[in-house]
Amino acid sequence: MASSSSAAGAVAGGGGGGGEQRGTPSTSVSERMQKSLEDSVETLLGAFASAANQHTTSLLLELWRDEHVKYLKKGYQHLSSTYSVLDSSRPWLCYWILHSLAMLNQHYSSAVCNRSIDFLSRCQDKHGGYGGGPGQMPHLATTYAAVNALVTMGGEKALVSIDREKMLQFFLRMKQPFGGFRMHDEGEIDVRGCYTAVSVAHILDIMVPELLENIPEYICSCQTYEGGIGGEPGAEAHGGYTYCGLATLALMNRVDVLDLPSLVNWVVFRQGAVEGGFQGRTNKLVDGCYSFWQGGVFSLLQRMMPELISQQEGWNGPLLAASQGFSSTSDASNFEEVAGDETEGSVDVEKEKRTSQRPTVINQFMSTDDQLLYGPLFNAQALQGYILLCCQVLEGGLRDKPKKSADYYHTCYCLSGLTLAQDSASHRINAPPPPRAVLGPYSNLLEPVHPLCNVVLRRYYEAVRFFRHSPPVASYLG
Ligand SMILES: CC(C)=CCC/C(C)=C/CC/C(C)=C/COP(=O)(O)OP(=O)(O)O
Ligand SMILES: [Zn+2]
Repeated sequence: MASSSSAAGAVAGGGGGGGEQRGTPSTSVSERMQKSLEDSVETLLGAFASAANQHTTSLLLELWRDEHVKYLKKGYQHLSSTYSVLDSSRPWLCYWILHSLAMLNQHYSSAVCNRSIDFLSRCQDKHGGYGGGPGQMPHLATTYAAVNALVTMGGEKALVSIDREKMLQFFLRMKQPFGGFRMHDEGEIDVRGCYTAVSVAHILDIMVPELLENIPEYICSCQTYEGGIGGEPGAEAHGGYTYCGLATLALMNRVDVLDLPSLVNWVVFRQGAVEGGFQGRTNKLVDGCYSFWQGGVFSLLQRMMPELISQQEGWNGPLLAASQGFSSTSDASNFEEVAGDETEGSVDVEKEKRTSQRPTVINQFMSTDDQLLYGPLFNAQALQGYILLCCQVLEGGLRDKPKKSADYYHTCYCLSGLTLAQDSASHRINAPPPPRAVLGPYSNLLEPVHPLCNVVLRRYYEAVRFFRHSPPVASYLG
């Protein structure tokens, strides 16, 4: 079985560092822009077509579902005996595999669910949170993975197995007064901590104010001169941390603290003009897993266009969101109301008012009726081309790039990026995208995922509804 990647380790454990550099010196912005992204799939296809006939070319654009399902199911059967190297990341393996199967619309037997729920329950610490295996100390990353795996399986047994009261206590123990979170007792503090805690707290409905205090300021201090977000203040901007930072702020409706135009400027140049895939940081190679980390950033930005436009053009600029309508009537009127108030009072009071009255970004992700009024800011076809042509492994599973082997981390995040790219041209959340938005046969279409939490949409709604109707946790009341 293929071994796991170093990036997978970085997600679960420490930070980046090292890695591969591009073989060629970086080209100037204008040179890179000359090559239209629209051409890149054509280029890749052209290369394949010259060595293969038409039939082979269309096969290459097909998602090899059966092979991927076989690969994933085999991995799940051997979960307890293989991957000793990932012994402290076993909830991650559960999540990567179950989530990948869910995106491929595969249903698991009740035996698989029961076994998984029992296993994850054994990873749950008596003081809250989940460790990497039974008896291991709780860690925010494995907690996120365990909760997402349970949400993905769905059903009452999976959801009630999560101890929300203890979870909140664990989160508050990891919380630092300046806004960051330790990943575990005495562990490192970085933006992953904010995201994993807030994403889980959002789903479980335990977003208490003391948990959220100073998070926006902390994440803001991690935005770099390039525009992306680094793991901690002073660290290099990176796709993984940018996703974590932006998603956290979106969950808190505080994306206003970021310089969004600068973030957009950084992320648009992370898509390889030739390859179509994304790199994680400047001058590095493209890698299939960033299809989700960077693709997810685009998916979030697509829902933040009113905030982006207001930052770009100033509040007096053309309010596209208001003039074109927003996701719901109340949001749109909110937006217009704020714009109309512009001349009143002092600047600070006004700024405060705008921030508090801004249309809530999280609403853009909550309702299945929400309309997506803006198209993607990246080339979604080119990204699909990279995933389908360069990341699929014939024997099943997806990978970082050609010549690498498949692993479950890359399978999960390539498929997560693929579904976001397919959905990026949808006009309504949870509505199937138009056929032209799906590269290759329409049967390539995957189940949609929630871009803030990365679980399949219908399970996200099920869990959110379930926990909204559960009694408030005691610490909430006190
Ligand atoms: C939910 C959660 C825990 C999310 C974590 C997201 C995250 C930080 C992903 C990126 C992982 C990482 C630091 C790869 C860098 O490895 P590298 O230096 O080998 O890669 P590079 O050359 O592509 O930068
Ligand atoms: Zn990777």
